[in-house]
Amino acid sequence: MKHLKKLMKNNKLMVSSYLFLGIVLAFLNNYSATYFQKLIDKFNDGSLSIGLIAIYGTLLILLSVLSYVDEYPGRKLEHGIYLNLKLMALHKINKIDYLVYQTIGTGKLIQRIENGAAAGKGILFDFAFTLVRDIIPSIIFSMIFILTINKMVMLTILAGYIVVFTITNLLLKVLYRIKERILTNEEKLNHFLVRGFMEMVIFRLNKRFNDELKKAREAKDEIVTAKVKMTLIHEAFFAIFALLIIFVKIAIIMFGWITGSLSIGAIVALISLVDHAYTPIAIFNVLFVQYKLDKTAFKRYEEFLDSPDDKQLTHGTPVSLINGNISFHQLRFNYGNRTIVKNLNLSIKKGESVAFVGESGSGKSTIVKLLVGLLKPDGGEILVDGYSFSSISLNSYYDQIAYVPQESPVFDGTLRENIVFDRVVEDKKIIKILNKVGLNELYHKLEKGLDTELGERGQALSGGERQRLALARLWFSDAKLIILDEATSAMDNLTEESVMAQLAELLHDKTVIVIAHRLNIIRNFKRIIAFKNGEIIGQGDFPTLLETNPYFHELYYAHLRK
Ligand SMILES: Nc1ncnc2c1ncn2[C@@H]1O[C@H](COP(=O)(O)OP(=O)(O)OP(=O)(O)O)[C@@H](O)[C@H]1O
Repeated sequence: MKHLKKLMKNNKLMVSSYLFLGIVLAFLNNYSATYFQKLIDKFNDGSLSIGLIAIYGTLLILLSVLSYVDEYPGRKLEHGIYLNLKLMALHKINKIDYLVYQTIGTGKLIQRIENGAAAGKGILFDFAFTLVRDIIPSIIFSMIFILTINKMVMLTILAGYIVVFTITNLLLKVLYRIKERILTNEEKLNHFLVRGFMEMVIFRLNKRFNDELKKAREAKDEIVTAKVKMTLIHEAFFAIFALLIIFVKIAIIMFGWITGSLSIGAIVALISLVDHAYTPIAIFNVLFVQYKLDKTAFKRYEEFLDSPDDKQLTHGTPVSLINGNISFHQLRFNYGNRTIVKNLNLSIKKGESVAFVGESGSGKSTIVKLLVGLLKPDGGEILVDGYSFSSISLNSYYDQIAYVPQESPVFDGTLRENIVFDRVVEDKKIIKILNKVGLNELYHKLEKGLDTELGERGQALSGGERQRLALARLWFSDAKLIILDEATSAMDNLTEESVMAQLAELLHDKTVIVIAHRLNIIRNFKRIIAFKNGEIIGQGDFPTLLETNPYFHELYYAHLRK
């Protein structure tokens, strides 16, 4: 619950005014009922005065004015808590450990956040705040006022509370199980929805949509059945509760009639105060049941919020102006019990351009993910300009490097955002770079030019265009270390050659690591490093490797045969 406490702390003023207003309103509500008793009794014995009526009127006006004022902090907190909880999820993704991130399913996570934010709002706003500012004060004030009229009635009401609590706890046991089923199935349903939207082409062409719909329908049916069951149990509780109140009210009238110890005003006031005393308990019970169920949903969301962070992002020595000297010493990395990188020793000097080649799955991307700090080594170390990599703060390091990843290099935004993000850069400068990466023709065809939306993962572009766009970012970066993971793999040979020539000019004084499958584009690299099963099995320039290294020779000719 620490996340909810943090939210409260950040909204201290609003929370305290909301709680204070609630308590005042609870007092006035109960006080007006007792005051009403006075009026009736005075009316009966003929001692009613204009002054008393005026006070009662003022009380009622004050009540309605304060109820209106109360809406301001109320709505602000209600919506604020819910939406802030959603924002917390985005904040979490910014710092989450990369390995954990890789295991998260988007569909399930989105549903978990949705349920979690609603549950968190339920726990804080609907339950905790209502309890403190409304239910507890209402019960206390109404009990005090009932006590001033008749002690017996107060004791009967207290006994009624015990009955209500016992029933509630019995119901809760059943409701927990139902709620858990709803949550799991909601996540499952969303998983199928998001998967269907994102992977439309795969599923359509493989005719999988019927199966997907069947699985989603099963989840939906489970949700509907469970939700109906839950509502019916809730409603049954209300019915029992209404019966209890009727019983107490009849008992008060009988008690007054038989004993003759209550005035008419007292009976009217007691009946009204019974509502004041029991309504909060009815509300409390519903809220308590909901709170317990919300806790289940919020716990699932908290598990995500509390999943491991990459602490290195903000901790460690800040680095400024990286020169680009890199070395790996006995570096090791495993995915579970699979060793991917085996005792890697490698030095790359400032300003050097090296190419990583090797068969698919040989560990090239893993090594660069270690170098950008997404993955953490299981042994050995990386030195960057003499700094031990594990001791530097990644956020400062990210100001100094540029990394174009293999997967989805373009995001859902405009053409401009995909190149310069939120920085203000003159259009003509951006257009000049689009020209360099061969996107000028495309740009001129776009109706909205730089402000064209590219869709999720840049779907409005071809694979090669997406890669050229991602590379255009490099012209707006001061990074000294550049890492390109198959950044030109989707381009045709001619475009690739021309883009590589432009890049060579731009990056001539920087440290560059290029992962490539198409070996022609790295022909001019002075140093090519060949990987197999996470180990270096040869390095040198292109002609030397081709002549002396059978693995490289095989890679090259296999590639030519394609
Ligand atoms: N998240 C993961 N969990 C488990 N294993 C993984 C994960 N990511 C990658 N691997 C495995 O690690 C191995 C190395 O992957 P890596 O992406 O580094 O290879 P690569 O040489 O870059 O391949 P390619 O040229 O096909 O991109 C692969 O066998 C892959 O299956």
